[in-house]
Amino acid sequence: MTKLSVNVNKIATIRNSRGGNVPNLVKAAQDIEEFGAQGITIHPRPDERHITYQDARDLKKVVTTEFNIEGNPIPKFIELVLEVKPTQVTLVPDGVDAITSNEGWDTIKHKDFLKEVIQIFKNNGIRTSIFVDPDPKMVEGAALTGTDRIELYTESYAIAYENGNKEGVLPFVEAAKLAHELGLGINAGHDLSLNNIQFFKESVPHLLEVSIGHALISESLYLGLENVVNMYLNKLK
Ligand SMILES: CC(=O)[C@@H](O)[C@H](O)COP(=O)(O)O
Ligand SMILES: NCC(=O)COP(=O)(O)O
Repeated sequence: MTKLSVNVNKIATIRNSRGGNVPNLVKAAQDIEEFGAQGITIHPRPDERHITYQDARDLKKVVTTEFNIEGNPIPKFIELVLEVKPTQVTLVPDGVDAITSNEGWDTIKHKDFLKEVIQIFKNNGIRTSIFVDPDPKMVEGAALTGTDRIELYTESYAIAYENGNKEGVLPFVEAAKLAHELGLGINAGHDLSLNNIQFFKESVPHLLEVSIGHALISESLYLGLENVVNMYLNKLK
């Protein structure tokens, strides 16, 4: 079974567009867990355009499944994660003004930095994952950082699948096999959807967790959140 961690960034995006507390992010996360999701993911960005640092603190008090915080480990992010102590921190090398995450780590170039930061989190009992492209060199580099897991950056798969090219999954199959051989746990995320998730899950071995937000919240506009969470759970069995 692959765990579904629902990324609730987009719920915060809607809330922030009016400045009040509608929709209520904390209640939505609790409901998502009640509907069966096995985790909640947030990605607080430095400008707090969706998830705020306070949201991370508030969610920590109520999330009873796996709590995953993603972000670029700049000093204030590191401080936040050490304060909140989620189940997992996923390190993502995104630029301050990036619209969304758009690349994996260069685990060779940033090996020393990643090693240092990962050790800090692990010393505090927080599982670590690093966002990487499905490139064997980057997976090998990840293993040298001491991280517990990698998160495979799935945008290229999603685009290929949308274009009818199922071979777009092959680099992910190879990356997952290699990561497993190197003792790394395997997560995946970015642009996964009800359309493309089942083929990904059936093709990629050792997949422990997927984090899904943008498509899942969009699909919920038509189908309802409870329904959509359960549709994903069925595809991830
Ligand atoms: C790490 C990753 O893949 C991102 O998809 C992410 O966490 C989404 O962030 P945004 O909601 O800001 O696009
Ligand atoms: N780590 C990926 C994530 O949390 C959600 O990405 P997306 O589904 O919003 O593209």
